[in-house]
Amino acid sequence: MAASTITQNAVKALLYEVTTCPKPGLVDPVDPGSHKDMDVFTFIDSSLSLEPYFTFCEQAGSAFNGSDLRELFEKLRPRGIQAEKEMLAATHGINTHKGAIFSLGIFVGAEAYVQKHPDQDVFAVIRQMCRGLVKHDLGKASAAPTAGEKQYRKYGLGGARAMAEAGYPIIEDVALPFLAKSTGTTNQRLLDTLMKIATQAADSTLIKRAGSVTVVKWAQEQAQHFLDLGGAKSQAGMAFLAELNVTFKEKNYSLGGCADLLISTIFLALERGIL
Ligand SMILES: CC(C)(COP(=O)(O)OP(=O)(O)OC[C@H]1O[C@@H](n2cnc3c(N)ncnc32)[C@H](O[C@H]2O[C@H](COP(=O)(O)OP(=O)(O)OP(=O)(O)O)[C@@H](O)[C@H]2O)[C@@H]1O)[C@@H](O)C(=O)NCCC(=O)NCCS
Ligand SMILES: Nc1ncnc2[nH]cnc12
Repeated sequence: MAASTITQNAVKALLYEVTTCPKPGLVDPVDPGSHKDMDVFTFIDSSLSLEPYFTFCEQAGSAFNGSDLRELFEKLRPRGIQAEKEMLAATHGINTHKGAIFSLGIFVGAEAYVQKHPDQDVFAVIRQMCRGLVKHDLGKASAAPTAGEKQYRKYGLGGARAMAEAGYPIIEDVALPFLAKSTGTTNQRLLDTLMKIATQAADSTLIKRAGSVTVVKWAQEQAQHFLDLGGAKSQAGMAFLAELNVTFKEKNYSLGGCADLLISTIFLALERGIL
């Protein structure tokens, strides 16, 4: 049976993101960036493997009629853990979309819920779905801490979870309005939006790879400089971006978290006819 529009837009968002180029340090059709273990084909395989997961999230969101939206998130979580396994099977063990399984799964479920409850706002629904998530997940030390957990202990940064619990203000207040006003080709619009996100996000992937939280301010300044030069529609901007990509690859830096935030921004833009 053909996937519905919401699920189609989720898979399309994954493919639009990986196709956007040239992204500093990230995988695109011409350069795997700082990800020696993957390429654009790994991302295509990963994206298609996640369609059944997004169908699940959409059906769960559409059918949910409880009063506590945390129960909707708790329905999605076990299926999200299974989706990670399905992704790893499709990519032969490479982590392409772990963060996107988390963030885009939440957006798909919330968007399907809002279609049945049009008086509600998708960002407010996500805040209700993810209320208390950081404390629930990170409040107690675990035996095998992940990158996100280590950063919470060391810097008090909640990473992807904190973004979800806040209802993704970086998407609601910054990325989506920016994309809606952007001009140029789709590639130029998405490249500028990725860099706009990078001016604000605290990307746990970048911190993990740099081994220090001070990299965040440096990366935010580089992204702002790109936009100040004129962004993707300017020769100066694109020349700067080419140099930044060389620096990112030399240092093994990656904006994996910003890429995930762009994916969810693209999903909403597709849902709202902005793209
Ligand atoms: C809740 C989880 C996300 C917990 O995962 P973790 O404890 O690891 O939390 P974080 O590190 O905070 O985030 C995990 C991924 O989220 C992306 N991310 C990072 N910062 C942000 C941010 N500020 N906002 C949003 N998203 C963010 C990022 O994912 C991308 O980067 C990965 C690729 O980078 P790379 O360095 O290559 O990663 P590795 O392969 O691991 O390292 P190398 O070996 O290559 O060096 C890729 O994942 C991108 O997607 C962070 O990595 C979640 O995983 C969890 O608990 N899941 C369970 C199921 C679930 O909750 N499902 C939700 C259903 S609705
Ligand atoms: N294009 C990309 N390259 C590397 N990591 C990513 N995570 C999500 N999209 C990505």
